[in-house]
Amino acid sequence: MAHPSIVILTGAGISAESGLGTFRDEGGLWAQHRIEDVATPEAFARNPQLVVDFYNTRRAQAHDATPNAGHTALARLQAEYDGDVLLVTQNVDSLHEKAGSRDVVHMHGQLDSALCGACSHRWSAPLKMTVGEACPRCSEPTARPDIVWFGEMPYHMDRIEDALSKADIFAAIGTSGNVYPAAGFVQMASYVGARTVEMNLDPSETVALFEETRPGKASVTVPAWVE
Ligand SMILES: CC(C)NC(=O)[C@H](Cc1c[nH]c2ccccc12)NC(=O)[C@H](CCCC/N=C(/NCCC(=O)O)S[C@H]1O[C@H](COP(=O)(O)OP(=O)(O)OC[C@H]2O[C@@H](n3cnc4c(N)ncnc43)[C@H](O)[C@@H]2O)[C@@H](O)[C@H]1O)NC(=O)OCc1ccccc1
Repeated sequence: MAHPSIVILTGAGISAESGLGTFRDEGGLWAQHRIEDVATPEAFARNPQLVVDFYNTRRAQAHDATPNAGHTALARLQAEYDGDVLLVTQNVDSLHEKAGSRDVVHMHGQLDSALCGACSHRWSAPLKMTVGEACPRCSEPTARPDIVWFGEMPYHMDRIEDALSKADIFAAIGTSGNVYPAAGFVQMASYVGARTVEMNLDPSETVALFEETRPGKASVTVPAWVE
Protein backbone atom coordinates (compact mmCIF):
# COMPACT_ATOMS: atom_id res chain seq x y z
CA MET A 1 0.00 0.00 0.00
CA ALA A 2 1.67 3.28 -1.10
CA HIS A 3 2.35 5.64 1.76
CA PRO A 4 -0.37 8.34 2.14
CA SER A 5 0.72 11.69 0.71
CA ILE A 6 0.92 14.46 3.26
CA VAL A 7 0.56 18.25 2.93
CA ILE A 8 1.59 20.33 5.95
CA LEU A 9 0.81 24.05 6.42
CA THR A 10 2.63 26.00 9.14
CA GLY A 11 2.08 29.49 10.52
CA ALA A 12 3.61 31.87 13.02
CA GLY A 13 2.66 29.60 15.94
CA ILE A 14 5.39 27.06 15.08
CA SER A 15 8.03 29.80 15.43
CA ALA A 16 6.57 31.32 18.62
CA GLU A 17 8.66 29.10 20.92
CA SER A 18 11.75 30.20 18.97
CA GLY A 19 11.06 33.74 20.17
CA LEU A 20 9.49 35.11 16.95
CA GLY A 21 6.27 37.06 17.63
CA THR A 22 3.08 35.82 16.04
CA PHE A 23 0.69 38.23 14.35
CA ARG A 24 -2.52 38.11 16.27
CA ASP A 25 -1.59 36.88 19.74
CA GLU A 26 -1.36 39.21 22.77
CA GLY A 27 1.22 41.93 21.88
CA GLY A 28 1.71 40.29 18.46
CA LEU A 29 3.05 42.04 15.35
CA TRP A 30 -0.34 43.37 14.29
CA ALA A 31 -0.82 44.85 17.77
CA GLN A 32 2.29 46.96 17.24
CA HIS A 33 1.85 47.79 13.53
CA ARG A 34 -1.17 48.36 11.28
CA ILE A 35 -1.14 45.91 8.35
CA GLU A 36 -2.03 48.89 6.11
CA ASP A 37 1.21 50.65 7.18
CA VAL A 38 3.71 47.82 6.74
CA ALA A 39 2.35 44.83 4.76
CA THR A 40 0.68 46.17 1.58
CA PRO A 41 2.17 47.42 -1.73
CA GLU A 42 0.41 50.73 -1.07
CA ALA A 43 2.22 51.08 2.27
CA PHE A 44 5.58 50.49 0.54
CA ALA A 45 4.78 53.13 -2.10
CA ARG A 46 3.63 55.59 0.58
CA ASN A 47 6.39 55.14 3.17
CA PRO A 48 9.12 52.70 2.01
CA GLN A 49 11.41 53.54 4.97
CA LEU A 50 8.77 52.40 7.50
CA VAL A 51 8.29 49.10 5.62
CA VAL A 52 12.01 48.47 5.12
CA ASP A 53 12.65 49.16 8.83
CA PHE A 54 9.82 46.76 9.80
CA TYR A 55 11.32 43.92 7.79
CA ASN A 56 14.90 44.73 8.78
CA THR A 57 13.82 44.33 12.41
CA ARG A 58 12.12 41.00 11.68
CA ARG A 59 15.07 39.83 9.59
CA ALA A 60 17.46 40.52 12.47
CA GLN A 61 15.19 38.67 14.93
CA ALA A 62 14.83 35.68 12.59
CA HIS A 63 18.57 35.66 11.93
CA ASP A 64 19.29 35.17 15.66
CA ALA A 65 16.48 32.66 16.23
CA THR A 66 16.97 28.88 16.42
CA PRO A 67 14.43 26.19 15.44
CA ASN A 68 12.47 24.31 18.11
CA ALA A 69 11.32 20.68 18.44
CA GLY A 70 8.32 21.40 16.19
CA HIS A 71 10.56 22.40 13.26
CA THR A 72 12.97 19.53 13.95
CA ALA A 73 10.22 16.90 13.97
CA LEU A 74 8.97 18.05 10.56
CA ALA A 75 12.50 17.93 9.14
CA ARG A 76 12.82 14.36 10.40
CA LEU A 77 9.44 13.42 8.90
CA GLN A 78 10.57 14.79 5.51
CA ALA A 79 13.87 12.86 5.76
CA GLU A 80 12.49 9.50 6.91
CA TYR A 81 8.97 9.22 5.43
CA ASP A 82 8.71 7.14 2.23
CA GLY A 83 5.60 8.89 0.92
CA ASP A 84 5.20 12.44 -0.46
CA VAL A 85 5.45 15.23 2.12
CA LEU A 86 4.95 18.85 1.01
CA LEU A 87 5.86 21.42 3.67
CA VAL A 88 4.10 24.73 2.95
CA THR A 89 4.70 27.68 5.27
CA GLN A 90 3.17 31.12 5.64
CA ASN A 91 6.24 32.08 7.67
CA VAL A 92 8.90 34.31 6.19
CA ASP A 93 11.60 33.10 8.61
CA SER A 94 14.06 30.28 7.69
CA LEU A 95 13.65 28.16 10.83
CA HIS A 96 12.38 25.14 8.85
CA GLU A 97 15.55 25.21 6.76
CA LYS A 98 17.72 25.76 9.87
CA ALA A 99 16.10 22.61 11.30
CA GLY A 100 17.16 20.66 8.20
CA SER A 101 14.00 20.81 6.08
CA ARG A 102 14.51 20.90 2.32
CA ASP A 103 12.23 22.22 -0.43
CA VAL A 104 10.14 24.36 1.96
CA VAL A 105 7.36 26.15 0.04
CA HIS A 106 7.30 29.76 1.32
CA MET A 107 3.93 30.89 0.00
CA HIS A 108 4.29 34.38 1.58
CA GLY A 109 7.93 34.94 0.70
CA GLN A 110 11.15 35.02 2.75
CA LEU A 111 13.01 37.63 4.81
CA ASP A 112 16.32 36.33 3.45
CA SER A 113 15.37 37.23 -0.13
CA ALA A 114 15.14 40.59 -1.92
CA LEU A 115 13.03 41.21 -5.04
CA CYS A 116 13.34 43.78 -7.82
CA GLY A 117 10.04 45.61 -8.35
CA ALA A 118 11.04 46.32 -11.96
CA CYS A 119 12.48 43.06 -13.39
CA SER A 120 11.45 40.53 -10.64
CA HIS A 121 15.06 39.45 -10.20
CA ARG A 122 15.71 37.87 -6.76
CA TRP A 123 18.88 37.88 -4.68
CA SER A 124 19.74 37.14 -1.05
CA ALA A 125 18.82 40.11 1.06
CA PRO A 126 21.46 41.84 3.16
CA LEU A 127 20.63 41.79 6.90
CA LYS A 128 19.80 45.48 6.58
CA MET A 129 18.06 46.45 3.34
CA THR A 130 18.05 50.13 2.34
CA VAL A 131 15.37 52.09 0.47
CA GLY A 132 16.23 52.55 -3.21
CA GLU A 133 18.77 49.70 -3.22
CA ALA A 134 19.75 48.96 -6.81
CA CYS A 135 18.80 45.67 -8.44
CA PRO A 136 22.02 43.71 -9.26
CA ARG A 137 20.52 42.77 -12.66
CA CYS A 138 18.70 45.84 -14.03
CA SER A 139 20.29 48.45 -11.71
CA GLU A 140 16.89 50.05 -11.11
CA PRO A 141 16.59 51.43 -7.52
CA THR A 142 13.52 49.21 -7.00
CA ALA A 143 14.61 46.62 -4.44
CA ARG A 144 11.87 45.49 -2.03
CA PRO A 145 11.55 42.72 0.60
CA ASP A 146 10.58 39.46 -1.20
CA ILE A 147 7.43 39.20 0.88
CA VAL A 148 3.82 38.61 -0.29
CA TRP A 149 1.85 41.54 1.00
CA PHE A 150 -1.94 41.74 1.43
CA GLY A 151 -3.62 42.04 -1.97
CA GLU A 152 -0.71 40.28 -3.67
CA MET A 153 -0.87 36.80 -5.13
CA PRO A 154 0.81 34.19 -2.92
CA TYR A 155 3.73 32.22 -4.39
CA HIS A 156 3.68 28.61 -5.62
CA MET A 157 -0.15 28.37 -5.65
CA ASP A 158 -0.18 25.91 -8.59
CA ARG A 159 2.17 23.50 -6.84
CA ILE A 160 0.24 23.82 -3.56
CA GLU A 161 -3.18 23.30 -5.15
CA ASP A 162 -1.84 20.31 -7.09
CA ALA A 163 -0.51 18.67 -3.91
CA LEU A 164 -3.77 19.41 -2.03
CA SER A 165 -5.77 17.76 -4.82
CA LYS A 166 -3.81 14.53 -4.21
CA ALA A 167 -3.48 14.77 -0.39
CA ASP A 168 -4.42 11.84 1.89
CA ILE A 169 -3.47 13.81 5.01
CA PHE A 170 -3.55 17.61 5.61
CA ALA A 171 -2.08 19.05 8.80
CA ALA A 172 -2.20 22.71 9.88
CA ILE A 173 0.25 23.81 12.60
CA GLY A 174 0.32 27.14 14.46
CA THR A 175 -1.96 29.15 12.21
CA SER A 176 -5.11 31.12 13.16
CA GLY A 177 -6.92 30.54 9.86
CA ASN A 178 -7.57 34.24 9.34
CA VAL A 179 -5.73 34.80 6.07
CA TYR A 180 -6.70 33.46 2.63
CA PRO A 181 -6.03 31.55 0.45
CA ALA A 182 -4.04 29.59 3.14
CA ALA A 183 -7.08 29.39 5.47
CA GLY A 184 -9.00 27.68 2.67
CA PHE A 185 -6.57 24.78 2.22
CA VAL A 186 -8.40 22.59 4.76
CA GLN A 187 -11.55 22.81 2.64
CA MET A 188 -9.62 21.90 -0.51
CA ALA A 189 -8.09 18.88 1.28
CA SER A 190 -11.39 17.74 2.81
CA TYR A 191 -12.99 18.00 -0.60
CA VAL A 192 -10.69 15.23 -1.93
CA GLY A 193 -11.29 13.08 1.19
CA ALA A 194 -8.03 13.80 2.99
CA ARG A 195 -7.79 13.28 6.75
CA THR A 196 -7.36 16.67 8.42
CA VAL A 197 -5.65 17.57 11.72
CA GLU A 198 -5.05 20.94 13.40
CA MET A 199 -2.19 21.41 15.91
CA ASN A 200 -2.64 24.82 17.54
CA LEU A 201 -2.36 26.45 20.96
CA ASP A 202 -5.86 27.98 20.59
CA PRO A 203 -8.58 26.77 18.21
CA SER A 204 -8.29 28.55 14.84
CA GLU A 205 -11.08 30.36 12.99
CA THR A 206 -11.48 27.18 10.87
CA VAL A 207 -11.16 24.54 13.63
CA ALA A 208 -14.66 23.21 12.86
CA LEU A 209 -13.43 22.12 9.42
CA PHE A 210 -10.83 19.74 10.87
CA GLU A 211 -11.63 16.09 11.72
CA GLU A 212 -8.98 15.98 14.46
CA THR A 213 -7.45 18.63 16.74
CA ARG A 214 -4.33 18.24 18.87
CA PRO A 215 -4.30 21.37 21.05
CA GLY A 216 -1.04 22.48 22.65
CA LYS A 217 2.41 23.85 21.96
CA ALA A 218 3.88 22.84 18.60
CA SER A 219 7.15 21.75 20.27
CA VAL A 220 5.06 19.04 22.01
CA THR A 221 2.21 18.21 19.62
CA VAL A 222 4.25 17.99 16.40
CA PRO A 223 6.92 15.47 17.61
CA ALA A 224 4.07 13.35 19.10
CA TRP A 225 2.16 13.47 15.77
CA VAL A 226 5.27 12.64 13.70
CA GLU A 227 6.11 9.66 15.94
C1 LIG B 1 -6.94 39.59 6.83
C2 LIG B 1 -7.62 38.68 5.83
C3 LIG B 1 -9.09 38.68 5.97
N1 LIG B 1 -7.22 39.11 4.48
C4 LIG B 1 -6.92 38.19 3.55
O1 LIG B 1 -7.00 36.99 3.73
C5 LIG B 1 -6.44 38.77 2.26
C6 LIG B 1 -7.62 39.16 1.37
C7 LIG B 1 -8.44 38.02 0.95
C8 LIG B 1 -8.16 37.20 -0.09
N2 LIG B 1 -9.14 36.24 -0.17
C9 LIG B 1 -10.04 36.44 0.82
C10 LIG B 1 -11.19 35.71 1.17
C11 LIG B 1 -11.91 36.13 2.24
C12 LIG B 1 -11.46 37.29 2.96
C13 LIG B 1 -10.31 37.99 2.62
C14 LIG B 1 -9.61 37.56 1.55
N3 LIG B 1 -5.54 37.84 1.58
C15 LIG B 1 -4.60 38.37 0.77
O2 LIG B 1 -4.47 39.55 0.55
C16 LIG B 1 -3.68 37.36 0.10
C17 LIG B 1 -2.23 37.49 0.62
C18 LIG B 1 -2.14 37.25 2.05
C19 LIG B 1 -0.67 37.19 2.48
C20 LIG B 1 -0.30 38.39 3.30
N4 LIG B 1 1.04 38.21 3.89
C21 LIG B 1 1.26 37.63 5.07
N5 LIG B 1 2.52 37.43 5.54
C22 LIG B 1 3.64 38.06 4.85
C23 LIG B 1 3.86 39.39 5.43
C24 LIG B 1 4.56 39.32 6.75
O3 LIG B 1 4.85 38.23 7.25
O4 LIG B 1 4.83 40.40 7.25
S1 LIG B 1 -0.08 37.03 5.98
C25 LIG B 1 0.51 36.69 7.59
O5 LIG B 1 -0.62 36.58 8.43
C26 LIG B 1 -1.12 35.27 8.33
C27 LIG B 1 -1.69 34.78 9.58
O6 LIG B 1 -0.78 34.53 10.50
P1 LIG B 1 -0.60 33.10 11.25
O7 LIG B 1 0.63 32.52 10.71
O8 LIG B 1 -1.83 32.27 11.24
O9 LIG B 1 -0.34 33.69 12.71
P2 LIG B 1 -1.40 34.28 13.75
O10 LIG B 1 -0.63 35.14 14.66
O11 LIG B 1 -2.61 34.82 13.09
O12 LIG B 1 -1.85 32.95 14.53
C28 LIG B 1 -0.88 32.21 15.26
C29 LIG B 1 -1.56 30.93 15.68
O13 LIG B 1 -0.58 30.10 16.31
C30 LIG B 1 -1.09 29.62 17.55
N6 LIG B 1 0.07 29.48 18.44
C31 LIG B 1 0.70 30.45 19.14
N7 LIG B 1 1.77 29.91 19.81
C32 LIG B 1 1.77 28.57 19.50
C33 LIG B 1 2.61 27.47 19.86
N8 LIG B 1 3.65 27.62 20.69
N9 LIG B 1 2.36 26.26 19.33
C34 LIG B 1 1.28 26.07 18.49
N10 LIG B 1 0.45 27.09 18.10
C35 LIG B 1 0.70 28.31 18.60
C36 LIG B 1 -2.12 30.63 18.02
O14 LIG B 1 -3.08 29.94 18.76
C37 LIG B 1 -2.68 31.18 16.68
O15 LIG B 1 -3.81 30.40 16.28
C38 LIG B 1 -0.02 34.40 7.81
O16 LIG B 1 -0.42 34.04 6.54
C39 LIG B 1 1.16 35.34 7.75
O17 LIG B 1 2.02 35.01 6.71
N11 LIG B 1 -3.55 37.63 -1.29
C40 LIG B 1 -4.60 37.48 -2.10
O18 LIG B 1 -5.68 37.11 -1.71
O19 LIG B 1 -4.27 37.73 -3.42
C41 LIG B 1 -5.32 37.61 -4.35
C42 LIG B 1 -5.46 36.19 -4.81
C43 LIG B 1 -5.17 35.04 -4.09
C44 LIG B 1 -5.37 33.76 -4.62
C45 LIG B 1 -5.85 33.63 -5.81
C46 LIG B 1 -6.15 34.81 -6.52
C47 LIG B 1 -5.93 36.08 -6.00
